[in-house]
Amino acid sequence: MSSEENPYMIELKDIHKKYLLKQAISGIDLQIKKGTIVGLLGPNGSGKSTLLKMMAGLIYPTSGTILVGGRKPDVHNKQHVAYLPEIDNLYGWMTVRETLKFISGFYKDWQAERAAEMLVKMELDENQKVRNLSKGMRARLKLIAALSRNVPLILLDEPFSGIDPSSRAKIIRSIISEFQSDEQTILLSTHSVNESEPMFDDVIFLQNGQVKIFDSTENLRETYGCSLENIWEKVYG
Ligand SMILES: Nc1ncnc2c1ncn2[C@@H]1O[C@H](COP(=O)(O)OP(=O)(O)OP(=O)(O)O)[C@@H](O)[C@H]1O
Repeated sequence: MSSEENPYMIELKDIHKKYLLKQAISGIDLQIKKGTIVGLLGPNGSGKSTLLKMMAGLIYPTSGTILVGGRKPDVHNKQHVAYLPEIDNLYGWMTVRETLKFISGFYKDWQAERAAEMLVKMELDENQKVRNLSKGMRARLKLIAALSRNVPLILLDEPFSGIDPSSRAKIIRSIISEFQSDEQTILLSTHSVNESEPMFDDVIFLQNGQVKIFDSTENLRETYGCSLENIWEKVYG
């Protein structure tokens, strides 16, 4: 990395977001380093999805500045950012193969080989119709769609929801082993704190639209002398 290169993939300055009457984000300052996997943790309604959507350029802050890769996110953001939404946006009438082919058509950076490898790892049958997949299988398909892109930033909103704990651990191991820290940054929200812990370089604890803690997993373990899950209980319990 040259000394002049910006070390941050994401920079938030005094971000506020209000939906009609609901203040979802109340003054967040954050700098997320390139080449890290960062966990976005917090109880329901703490603002995780809102923050990820703003970074993906899908919604805009009410005030404050967001820079993603040094640029303000906008509608063109999806060419540089892979975003896995919390909602299920897959078409039931397509097969798994057709779904990935359809999605690949939108992106020049699609890595077909990687998608094929992940299909095997995640034990998905290409010929199955999406409408016949279980919730966990659909979640796997969404993950393959996001992780098959060759982009500097991957945003994953609750990627493991519906996936059983042992498969979750397997998927997390494969994310860690395939992570290209010299090229990518991953930010993911999850309630599966326990299984996800080995993956995180840094962790953000959100509460009521504010950052309660932002630190490296290593520092947190040292400071609190316990796992992230126990820290979670201390912070939110
Ligand atoms: N489109 C919307 N209109 C109005 N309020 C909204 C909207 N989206 C989110 N909110 C509110 O903003 C707050 C933050 O919501 P957000 O979805 O970002 O939380 P979250 O941490 O992702 O929650 P969860 O863990 O349940 O997914 C909540 O109080 C929610 O009700």
